[in-house]
Amino acid sequence: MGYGAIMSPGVPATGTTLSHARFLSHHVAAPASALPLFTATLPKHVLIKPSGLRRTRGAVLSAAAGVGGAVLQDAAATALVVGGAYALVSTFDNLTRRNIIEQTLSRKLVHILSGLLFLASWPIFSASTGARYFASVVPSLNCLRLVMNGLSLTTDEGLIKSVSREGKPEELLRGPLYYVLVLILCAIVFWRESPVGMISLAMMCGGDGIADIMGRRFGSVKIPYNPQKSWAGSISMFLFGFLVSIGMLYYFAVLGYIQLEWMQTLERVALVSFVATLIESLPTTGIVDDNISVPLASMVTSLLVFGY
Ligand SMILES: C/C(=C\COP(=O)(O)O)CCC[C@H](C)CCC[C@H](C)CCCC(C)C
Ligand SMILES: Nc1ccn([C@@H]2O[C@H](COP(=O)(O)OP(=O)(O)O)[C@@H](O)[C@H]2O)c(=O)n1
Repeated sequence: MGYGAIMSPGVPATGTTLSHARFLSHHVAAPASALPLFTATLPKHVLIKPSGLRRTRGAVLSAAAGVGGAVLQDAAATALVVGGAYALVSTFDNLTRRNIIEQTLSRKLVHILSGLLFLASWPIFSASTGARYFASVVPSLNCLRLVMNGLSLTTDEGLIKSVSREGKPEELLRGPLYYVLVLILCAIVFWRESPVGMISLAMMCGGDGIADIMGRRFGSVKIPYNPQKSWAGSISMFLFGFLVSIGMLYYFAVLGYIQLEWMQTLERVALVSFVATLIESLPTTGIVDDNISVPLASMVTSLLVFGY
């Protein structure tokens, strides 16, 4: 289905919508001057009587205006969120440079806020089927930024300081890069119709992010099978990941994108949060980054319990 299919949020495409969209995707935007040529190419059985031609012309022109409006809305939303991403990173870079917050905390706050604010921005994109691709441009541009700086092809000191542990450019090619790749995956594959992407980002950004912050500060009692992780960090991840997931699901449900039976949803999200927390607590010995294992575990568990 081309960009021309205008889908209302929260309203699954109907047969009429699809057939209308399919007609438009084959015939849309024939400029008025081309209409006589346009009708000459139509098979006889669908040739439109003059009276019907005016109706169809109106439908085609209004649909083209709709498609154009959706593209403009998505382009504007993309520009706004790209600007927000730059502003977020540079804000925390300034706070770190002025020693208002320490670098480790700054990085974790960027970790928590980037993905959750990106997720929260999804409703400003249009209802068209192409909107998710516009939204994915934001993490894609940041992916390029991370690769260019990680390979030292460019040097954005603010970015490197804000998202690396030790200020080494090559660090950008691991955790941060996996992080934005997960954002792209969730935007394109799950988007606003499925709870899976929402929960996975809530666990990767909110859950895993808070585990580090709480674990470093209050993590004196270590987990028996992994002395690098603590009960404080894991319990914080479970609770905060659960709460942020429910919050995000409620946000998208109130806006009409998803409909959930909430008692069942609470149980399901608790299970997803438990599995993701358990996976995060395992000794990974640096082989598998948390920004891969946590969202992956969340996606698989969410798909199993929600089914879509
Ligand atoms: C610090 C980050 C990942 C490191 O993870 P870890 O090693 O601590 O586990 C996050 C990297 C963020 C990235 C550079 C910027 C992503 C921006 C996002 C796509 C869009 C945000 C838009 C919003 C409106 C601020
Ligand atoms: N479940 C957890 C997770 C992290 N942490 C603490 O947070 C630090 C960083 O955790 P991490 O290596 O998972 O950090 P990232 O890979 O998420 O950046 C750990 O070295 C622990 O001090 C914890 O105590 N318990």
